[in-house]
Amino acid sequence: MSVISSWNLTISLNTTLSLSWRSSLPSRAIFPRPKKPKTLVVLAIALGAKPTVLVSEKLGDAGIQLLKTFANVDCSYNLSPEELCTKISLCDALIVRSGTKVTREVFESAMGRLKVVGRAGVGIDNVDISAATEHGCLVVNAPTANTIAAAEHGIALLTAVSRNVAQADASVKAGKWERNKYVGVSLVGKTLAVMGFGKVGSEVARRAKGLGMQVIAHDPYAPADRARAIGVELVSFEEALTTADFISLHMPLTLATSKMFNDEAFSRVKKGVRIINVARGGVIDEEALLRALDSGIVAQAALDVFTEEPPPQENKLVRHENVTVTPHLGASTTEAQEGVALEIAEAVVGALKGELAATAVNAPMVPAEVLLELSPYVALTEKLGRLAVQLVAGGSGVKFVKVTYASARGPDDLDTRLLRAMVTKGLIEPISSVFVNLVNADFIGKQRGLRLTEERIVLDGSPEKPLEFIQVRIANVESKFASAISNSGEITVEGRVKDGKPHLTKVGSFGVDVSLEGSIVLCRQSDQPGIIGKVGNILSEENVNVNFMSVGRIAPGKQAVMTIGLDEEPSRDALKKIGEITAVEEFVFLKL
Ligand SMILES: NC(=O)c1ccc[n+]([C@@H]2O[C@H](COP(=O)([O-])OP(=O)(O)OC[C@H]3O[C@@H](n4cnc5c(N)ncnc54)[C@H](O)[C@@H]3O)[C@@H](O)[C@H]2O)c1
Ligand SMILES: O=C(O)[C@H](O)COP(=O)(O)O
Repeated sequence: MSVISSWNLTISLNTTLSLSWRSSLPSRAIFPRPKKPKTLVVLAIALGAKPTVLVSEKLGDAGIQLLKTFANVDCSYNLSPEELCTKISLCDALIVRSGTKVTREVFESAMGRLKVVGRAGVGIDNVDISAATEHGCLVVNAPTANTIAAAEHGIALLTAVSRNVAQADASVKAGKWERNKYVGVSLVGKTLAVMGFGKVGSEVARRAKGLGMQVIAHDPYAPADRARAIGVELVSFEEALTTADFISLHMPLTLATSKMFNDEAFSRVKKGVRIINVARGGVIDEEALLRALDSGIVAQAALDVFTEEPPPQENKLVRHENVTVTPHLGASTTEAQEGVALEIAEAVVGALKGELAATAVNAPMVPAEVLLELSPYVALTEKLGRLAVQLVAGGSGVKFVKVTYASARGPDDLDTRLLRAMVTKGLIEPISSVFVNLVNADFIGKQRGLRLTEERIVLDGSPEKPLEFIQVRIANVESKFASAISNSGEITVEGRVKDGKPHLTKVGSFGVDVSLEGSIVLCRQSDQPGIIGKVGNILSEENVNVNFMSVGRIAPGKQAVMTIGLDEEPSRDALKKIGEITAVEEFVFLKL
């Protein structure tokens, strides 16, 4: 590990000058963290107001009951896109399954009120994630409760196609008895290619092995040891196509997987292959599949999912003799639906309370114990961002921001995503009307041309605290308070957490010490007796309570920076009077 060192100039309240050398230590062991989970209010709704949750598709009763303990629940199924857009501006959360398209228009129509979209299931391809992120809306899903149901449905379709169950059933019901027509194929000893070796894919593989099949899998992101553990070989797309007798699809619908099974892919499969799709309709080019079925390249297909759902009446695949279809039933077992409903209700309620969800799709998942430990630093970083940006002179534009984290912990033992988001929030919110949270911070920062870089200083000292101090610097700008520009030419503010509260400890090159609450007056004056009294008198005449005051100076009799923490906001008149004190060279009023 590299050793980073820095000189730190500290001028304390009683104006003694101290110069300390900080040096780094190699990474320390991970220290015990507080156990109690803590909530972090990043998305929380206004205190006291009962949130409204719109449930737009059938959800298991256990989930509805749980939602009702916390929110007003509006179960409105079969809404048209227009009706959904109209309703959404009155809702704090929306719960959907795969049948509701949560488009950009939905987020725009919400006008900032929608805080969470809960997908009661796995696939989030029906939710416009970019639009959600841009609107600061958290998306959570329920990724585990329907895995087994989907895997079982995959196996049901696999066995059904191998023995023509659906076709034979229809034939018997039509009064026929066609025993020769519906001779099937055996599964034992056949090769099954599982495409997408995630939760569902691996459960399908496990079950297929139990049926005596040879199972291979294609998944560019799956760990080989997980596959090996259940006796499955990971292979290339090409090998999967060319060796499989059966192909079962279990990947998400993404830009990369869209129409992955197209004419080209079908030209390379073994003649007579059978395909099962319980993933998403869009991973197959449906026209190409029809051609492959008609030419006999694909002997049979079993489809639970379609590009358009429900598929149009005239859909030729649905009507094809060699295709078995179900209406997106993969997750539809009583057990899975109750599980999914509870899983999503818990995630949505948690998110509305301000907790970070373990199943967040568009935000970092920060474990509860890390949140608890970081929470005072979250407040500190936001306030440092707010202070720094208010020190920028009008018209300068904020672009280059550096955040320095000084800690005795090793870099791998400090997750700064949350802190970075809060600096961004502090920098942007005072100068705009946008709402910044953990979900959209990086996006909004980028959109506004903010180039935020992070730096670690590894300190000698106790690693029990996650951070010793945090510094926020803005480069290439003028300041309305010249003393805020440090020797390196950047607006610099530095703070630390003392007794669980955020404190400002440095402005420019001046050491200060003020609790970051209420608002602040920063004042540079020539160091002489009586100034503190004069400023104090002006504020007390206005009944403005001073909660903290600190003076840092370069040397006795030279310049000093006075930092005054205020409970109330002083009038313009009082601020003007402070500026008129002869020894005061510059001052600035900052809101936290
Ligand atoms: N029909 C249903 O009712 C139903 C029910 C549950 C899940 N699903 C669908 O099944 C799919 C899998 O769900 P899951 O819970 O197993 O998800 P998962 O995220 O656990 O697994 C998906 C796997 O696909 C892999 N993958 C990604 N891109 C790939 C590519 N280009 N080629 C091959 N593999 C790729 C990923 O690495 C991952 O391992 C999803 O599309 C989901 O929406 C459908
Ligand atoms: O992705 C999923 O979880 C499944 O496709 C289930 O979708 P559903 O909730 O609409 O049944």
